[in-house]
Amino acid sequence: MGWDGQRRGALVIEIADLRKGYGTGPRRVQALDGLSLSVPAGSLYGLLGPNGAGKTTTLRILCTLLAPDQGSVRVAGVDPLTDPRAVRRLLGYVAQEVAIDKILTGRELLQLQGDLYHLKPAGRDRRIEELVALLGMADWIDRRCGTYSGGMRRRLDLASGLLHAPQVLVLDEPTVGLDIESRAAIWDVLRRLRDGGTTVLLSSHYLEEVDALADRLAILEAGRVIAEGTPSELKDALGGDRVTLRVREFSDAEEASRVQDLLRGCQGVRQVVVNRAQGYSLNLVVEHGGVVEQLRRQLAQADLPVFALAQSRPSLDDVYLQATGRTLMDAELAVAGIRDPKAERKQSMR
Ligand SMILES: Nc1ncnc2c1ncn2[C@@H]1O[C@H](COP(=O)(O)OP(=O)(O)OP(=O)(O)O)[C@@H](O)[C@H]1O
Repeated sequence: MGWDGQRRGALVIEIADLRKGYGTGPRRVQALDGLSLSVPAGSLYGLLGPNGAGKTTTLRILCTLLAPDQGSVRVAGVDPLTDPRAVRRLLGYVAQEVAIDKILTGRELLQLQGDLYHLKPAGRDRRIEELVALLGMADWIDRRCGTYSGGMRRRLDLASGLLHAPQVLVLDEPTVGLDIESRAAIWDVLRRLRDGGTTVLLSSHYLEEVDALADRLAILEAGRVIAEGTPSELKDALGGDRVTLRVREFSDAEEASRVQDLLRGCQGVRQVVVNRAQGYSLNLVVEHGGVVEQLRRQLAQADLPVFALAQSRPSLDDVYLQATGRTLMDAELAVAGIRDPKAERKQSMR
């Protein structure tokens, strides 16, 4: 079991043209609408998208918990539809909400879980010890689960998903609702697993989480992948860093227009816009770092001061905005009122 030489970089998850709808008639929802995705072995891969984009549905299909209407899925070459047992051996799943027994201790729960995986008691207990160390659970693993904080429960969920040393770990929103410290602890564990060769696939609607963690990511919108690549590739595709320039604290239209003309003449500078509402500051896009130095020199030659110059890389939110025409936050707000979580829970239990 475990990492058995799947070549790093080979595709360990391959999803092609996946379709899945829920319900019938006018209430039918097309959760996945031709979703395709490839995850390289040994990578930390993020699925980013607002609530309702289809992340959970994709992960549940991958983990053999749900059948698609159409499309193909392979996990290390194995089809979850025809050989679910083999896929479950290859893969560990940490769901969004896990019901944890409150009376048992964390260790007892893991032992039970190990028995479900048919691990032999000695190997099982050794593996639990490894996970207790990896996830920093030594101080509380022998306490009853009912006393655990959200962060502790998430770490226990992670340990459950890792008990059988899967090649691929799939996590649905692993840090939702956690404080910054617990979130950082989980990020650290996920990075260490990836460094040890495990492929980690996680869904998130936190931009910063995917930006900080993922080697590659796919942005999902309405059941499709609308952008895919490394965080840098996706940002670079937007064409350069954003710069805000103020020559004075309060400039005027005439001076701003002079600066605008000068900037337009600089190589590597694009999209120069005067922002009247912000004291006639100028917003522009620069192609690479050296352009800013060149720009400073030209301003000095033209006897123009620099009161403030801020440079920032485009964020994943800019990527999302470019692809969809709205921010991720606006997309979340748009679906917040539409969904009926109670009805969904009922249906997913069928
Ligand atoms: N069991 C269900 N019954 C009916 N509709 C569902 C069910 N599960 C999901 N949906 C709908 O399918 C779409 C995709 O949902 P999904 O849960 O896959 O998205 P998500 O990106 O994971 O969002 P979240 O993080 O909120 O779960 C949504 O419109 C949702 O309302």
